Amino acid sequence: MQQTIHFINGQWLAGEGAAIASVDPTKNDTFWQGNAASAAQVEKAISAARTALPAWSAMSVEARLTIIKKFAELLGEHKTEFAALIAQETGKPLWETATEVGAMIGKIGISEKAYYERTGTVENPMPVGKAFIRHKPHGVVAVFGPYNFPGHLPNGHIVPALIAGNTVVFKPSDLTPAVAQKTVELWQQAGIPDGVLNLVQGEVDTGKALAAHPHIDGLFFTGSSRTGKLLHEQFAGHPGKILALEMGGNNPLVVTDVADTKAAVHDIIQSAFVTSGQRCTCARRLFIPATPAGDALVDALVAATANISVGHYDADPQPFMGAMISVAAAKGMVAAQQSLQQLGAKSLLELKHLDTNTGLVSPGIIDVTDILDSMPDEEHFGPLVKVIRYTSFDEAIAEANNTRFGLSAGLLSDSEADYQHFFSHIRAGIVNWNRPITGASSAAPFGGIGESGNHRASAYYAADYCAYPVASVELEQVTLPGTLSPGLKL
Ligand SMILES: NC(=O)c1ccc[n+]([C@@H]2O[C@H](COP(=O)([O-])OP(=O)(O)OC[C@H]3O[C@@H](n4cnc5c(N)ncnc54)[C@H](O)[C@@H]3O)[C@@H](O)[C@H]2O)c1
Ligand SMILES: O=CCC[C@H](NC(=O)CCC(=O)O)C(=O)O
Repeated sequence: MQQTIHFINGQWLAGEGAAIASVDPTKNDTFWQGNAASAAQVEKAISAARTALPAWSAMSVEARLTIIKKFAELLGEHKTEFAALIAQETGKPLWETATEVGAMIGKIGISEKAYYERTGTVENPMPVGKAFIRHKPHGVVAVFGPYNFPGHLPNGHIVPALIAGNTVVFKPSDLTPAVAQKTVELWQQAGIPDGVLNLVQGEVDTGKALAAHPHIDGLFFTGSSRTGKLLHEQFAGHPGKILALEMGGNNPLVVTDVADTKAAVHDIIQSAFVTSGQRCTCARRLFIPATPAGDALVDALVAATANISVGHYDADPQPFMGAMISVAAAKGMVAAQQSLQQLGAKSLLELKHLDTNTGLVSPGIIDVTDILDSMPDEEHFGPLVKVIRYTSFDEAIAEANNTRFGLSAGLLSDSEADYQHFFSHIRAGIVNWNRPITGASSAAPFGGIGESGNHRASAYYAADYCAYPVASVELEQVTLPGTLSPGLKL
């Protein structure tokens, strides 16, 4: 019997499209299978969301929040099994996936606060009548998620969209369909009305059918810059549709003078290698002074990175890094390293594919100082950090800005003056000082400039793209003004 993996108008349905599967990248085990949604099923999901829209958007926000808070409660009750499923499907260690479920739960309270604060109702007195600023939902929105946080990042679009009164068609990453299915099962258990949240699974064809559909009012996307740009092109000529793009980065982390080498090494490792380097905020380029102190820092970093434990998500003791999402992703990182080496970069610690049947790779460090002119400005989405040795701080900042992206950036320095200079000149949406550049807060806006986003920051500011403002001047009765405009006689 075919698996029922799509949730359309409150019903779980089997797909009519091509066979799809999910593979545990740590154990090379296919543990989930189904068939993708056909274009006709995507159409049905959109139609269900359209039909559900008037009732959902007419409910009070408090009534919507009752269901949404029930979902948070269920996430809490199912935290252990949900974290285990994310670990199985992504390869991330259990300690990390527990924090992902925690972030999903935390998102509900934060999004409620953001809804009222950023899209609430404002009343202003007028000489005659009153002026109001209110907000309305866009309508039917599509949500696209990436594989690296298959629970947390789609949740960061879905929750604020539902609070604001939109209805949703969710298309998760085809690499993490099981987490998406479990998420939607919990929404169903929470009592989400039929058609308010729909799930369509599949690969690129399903995504294209959803993104291209004329009856969606918006699309909230987290994923690669390549896909985001395709969607941006597709949305050209549709100014009435809202498009929020959260994309990749080629993020710089600059070090100047630091007294505590061990602390600096810690922050570099947390920035470059957490989640096996599969976070959009991960440090990709590490700028270290070409000084004896810089040499000592590089040596300490190489030694500590060589000691990072890489292993199965459920190993005991737990590893710092689990597997990458797939064998293909692991091979892609080996190939990226090889092509940098061919350009003349020098590996300080080689990234290795530890078991070629799995996504397990060890972290790598490569010195690219001599190939800056030929190095491509690419996001290598894995545990490989590129070291650039510099002689002048201003040159380091200029090179840090020499990217088409602009998501996160950081400075490790004991000098406040250096930080002020860095902050003034660096171009990125997240700029940290003496803290890792991963681990952004949901209580702050989250987004980047350049090809990292389209100025629709997510997290705390997601409320902004989930509703449009309506300005009104209102008076209870039609009333003749005390003074008429010149030239007017009534
Ligand atoms: N800025 C952020 O908030 C953020 C967060 C996490 C990940 N990311 C980025 O996401 C990337 C990793 O995620 P990924 O590989 O899953 O991204 P991806 O772009 O491959 O996929 C994202 C989603 O788009 C769908 N998709 C792919 N091609 C499509 C097309 N042509 N038309 C319509 N839909 C399509 C996918 O099925 C998936 O649901 C990295 O680049 C990372 O930096 C960004
Ligand atoms: O991979 C990209 C996301 C990385 C993560 N960012 C967030 O969780 C932002 C906060 C939010 O969306 O609520 C990170 O910075 O580690």
